Amino acid sequence: MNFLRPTASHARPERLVTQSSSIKRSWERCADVSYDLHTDPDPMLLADLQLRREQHAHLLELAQPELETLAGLVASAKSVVLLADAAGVILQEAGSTEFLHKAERVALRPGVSWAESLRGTNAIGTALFEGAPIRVHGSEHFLSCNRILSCHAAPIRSPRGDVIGVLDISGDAATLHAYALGLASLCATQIANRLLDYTDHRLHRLVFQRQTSLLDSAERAIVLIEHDRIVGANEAALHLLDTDWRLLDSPVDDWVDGWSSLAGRTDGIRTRSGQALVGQLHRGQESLTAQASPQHARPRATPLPVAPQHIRTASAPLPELEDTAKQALLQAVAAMDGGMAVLLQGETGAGKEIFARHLHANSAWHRGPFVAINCGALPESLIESELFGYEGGAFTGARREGAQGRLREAQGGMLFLDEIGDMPLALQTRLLRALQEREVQPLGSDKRVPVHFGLTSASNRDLSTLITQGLFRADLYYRLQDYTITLSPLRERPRLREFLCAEFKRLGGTERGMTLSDAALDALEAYGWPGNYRQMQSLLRSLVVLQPAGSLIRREDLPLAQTDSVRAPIASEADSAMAVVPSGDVPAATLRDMTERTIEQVVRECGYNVSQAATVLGVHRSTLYRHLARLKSRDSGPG
Ligand SMILES: Nc1ncnc2c1ncn2[C@@H]1O[C@H](COP(=O)(O)OP(=O)(O)OP(=O)(O)O)[C@@H](O)[C@H]1O
Repeated sequence: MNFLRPTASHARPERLVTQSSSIKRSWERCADVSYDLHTDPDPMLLADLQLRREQHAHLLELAQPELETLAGLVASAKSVVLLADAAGVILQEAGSTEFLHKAERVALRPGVSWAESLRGTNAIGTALFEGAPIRVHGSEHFLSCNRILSCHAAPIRSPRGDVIGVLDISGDAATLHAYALGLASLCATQIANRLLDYTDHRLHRLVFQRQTSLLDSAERAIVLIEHDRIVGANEAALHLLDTDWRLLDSPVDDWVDGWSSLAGRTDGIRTRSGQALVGQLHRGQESLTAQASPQHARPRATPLPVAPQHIRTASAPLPELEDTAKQALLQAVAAMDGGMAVLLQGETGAGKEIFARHLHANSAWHRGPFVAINCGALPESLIESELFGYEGGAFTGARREGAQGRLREAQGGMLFLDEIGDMPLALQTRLLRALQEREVQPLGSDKRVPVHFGLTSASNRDLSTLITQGLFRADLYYRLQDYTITLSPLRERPRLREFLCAEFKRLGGTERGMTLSDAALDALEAYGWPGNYRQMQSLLRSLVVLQPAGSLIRREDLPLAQTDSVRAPIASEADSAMAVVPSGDVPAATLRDMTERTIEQVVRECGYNVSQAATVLGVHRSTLYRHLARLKSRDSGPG
């Protein structure tokens, strides 16, 4: 017997596996490997769990509404809700504090894998193996230590049909949790639907059902369409179209008639088998009718008469800006709507992208897409085609139908050029031409296509220093920085202690009955936070996830490496009470110096262990490697 999972991608979606037969099959699989099963597994290292959580950040983010709602519901039934990845590793838990203690005794906690091959028959592992919802109650668990549990798990599928995670509700086996399996299945469906809803804005989304009233329900069928082909779906769509995952990549016309004329309306469509349904066609996250470009909207030249507390929030929840940042946002919105390009400066993790997203949501460009390009992460060989697009067959490996490129995708919305200081010099010339002429010329084409979007760029490197070093074009710099905002680092945030407490609560600390001791809070408040908001969230999340439920967190529990020296030296003379400083007040050359000094210090303190240093800094390992490579080339450079 082996644990090779049946290939789910072509399997017919099974709404519920026959309970007893799947438990029986699982026991047969486990009997052959019982000597390999782990009765008392150790959770993985904090750094490894953090990395996994980063890898699954999108799933975690989209699952939050269900996790939060379920946490409240199941806590009253003395149960917990868990989200695990496709390998069965628990990424997040919430719910009854009392039961969390009990669950931890059998290693039902973040950082532990509940794959069937490691923990025997159990709801998470067996649901993953079978690709279907399952309840495993008390003695149905293969390992006797787990028989105190009653668990209900439902797999979460990607738009391509792969199982990418599992949602589980677990409680005490002494109680029967009659609705738990239905609840877990419903929430797993909602998360899968949200993955389809928050899709690439280039795709179309056809939503359909038997009745109009069901188009907003969890039962709605969804297919994603790219160039008239189906590139994603949910199980409700497979069910209504009476097919399986083989429908992927086939033409939509093979399945439904009348879909392409829906644009923005709710109207009738007909399936291949003649069934009459109602459908809606959306583009990306918004309906087609709402996609009107603001290019004809009259730009405002004066600041918006809006009080900071009335600032609109974007459709996806964004972290709230600090008060002075809200003031700066109003100015930035006015500048952007007046046709100016906005440049954001600030240390790594200081919230430049979040600020840019607020700017998009509050500017005249909010109806169009927000297109973010990380100029530092694109391979040099691809950056040109990625930005400007290409004609079909322009180069070896090019898609037959060509690609429109990211600048054209931003049409009518906002283009966010992140880490602009890392853009290769040769490409800066082409970018400048496109920005000045407001036209792009795809690779392999002699056509020029007009583009119209709001422009924001960001860098934690000082662009004026790069200019003096010959690494950045002065003319591009002046094109990007009509209006510059420098975001202050987290350590300068007013009322930092209260903010840290609120974040700890928001991230689930209070829900798990945990408290930060005064000494721990003193240390957190005095810490330098070189990785800013990103590092703060990563650290607080790891405390919430890895410290026992109900615990009082002491100073020694904080994973602050040996950075007791805390607060990094603040090189600027700027008023530290200012969260946002207008351009020119901070000698921006210090931003990069500070980042580099901090990286060197943390890497040294972590004994040159890059994984550990990345965790302390709250950045991905690859980001840290990139910074280290830059430091190395600086040190070995001329002079
Ligand atoms: N005001 C805020 N409150 C809470 N969290 C925030 C805030 N601003 C940013 N964050 C969080 O910090 C993390 C980093 O934010 P963001 O990506 O905007 O930083 P950045 O300055 O663009 O970083 P980098 O320079 O490394 O690209 C994100 O997880 C974001 O949600």
